[in-house]
Amino acid sequence: MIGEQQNIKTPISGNQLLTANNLSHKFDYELFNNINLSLEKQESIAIIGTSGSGKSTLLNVLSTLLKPFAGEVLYKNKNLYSLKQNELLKIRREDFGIIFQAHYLFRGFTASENLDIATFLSGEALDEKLLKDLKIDHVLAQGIGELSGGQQQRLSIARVLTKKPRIIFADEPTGNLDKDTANIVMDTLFDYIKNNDAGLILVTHEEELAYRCDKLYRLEDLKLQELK
Ligand SMILES: Nc1ncnc2c1ncn2[C@@H]1O[C@H](COP(=O)(O)OP(=O)(O)OP(=O)(O)O)[C@@H](O)[C@H]1O
Repeated sequence: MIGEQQNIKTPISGNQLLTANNLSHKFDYELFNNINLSLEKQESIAIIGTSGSGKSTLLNVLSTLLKPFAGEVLYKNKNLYSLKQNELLKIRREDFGIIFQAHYLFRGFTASENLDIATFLSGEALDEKLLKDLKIDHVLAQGIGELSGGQQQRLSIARVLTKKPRIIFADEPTGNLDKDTANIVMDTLFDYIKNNDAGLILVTHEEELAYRCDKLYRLEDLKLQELK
């Protein structure tokens, strides 16, 4: 294993993890207008909606990746988009865990080496139970190219959780998985947020999985309609 560095996270007081106020964004057409959202510790929120409604764009805005046309995203009482670029990057790297559908694993390395990179950068230890829960503990010696699409997806989720994020932003994290495996991934994410006082914001097309979250919204007509 690569040497470890210490990365001590300051605790967040209170229950509030993330607050979005009056967010609006558009590209060629308006996607959302004046929407509000708040995420607490141990809470999971799912966002569904038709293709092109703006779900991924909203997740990008919430997770430091895209400055909204209007509105603010508060984390630790500061608007992310009024921070200096290096402060924003620090939050993205240390506190936020972003899971994309297209997983960005380092090809040419083994599964284990990909996890080593995450432990090295975060200073966090590898969680063997997490790998067992995700049923990838037996593929660690294999190269990325030798893993199935679903195994690669679960490895990329393990890599994100290994850095112990405060908030997980997941865009279709179960897109390549069969129903049972998708539920295993959801169980793992729910366990993680309960055990780490973290939060989860999930974008998905799979309504059954979305209903497993504490709160559920549909992005429709430029607003978040509350379904649960
Ligand atoms: N960087 C960008 N530049 C220009 N247009 C963009 C950009 N990103 C997204 N869009 C457009 O914004 C609209 C919403 O895209 P977005 O990916 O947020 O939708 P979505 O609800 O996540 O869709 P899907 O369910 O198909 O993934 C689409 O018309 C898309 O082409």
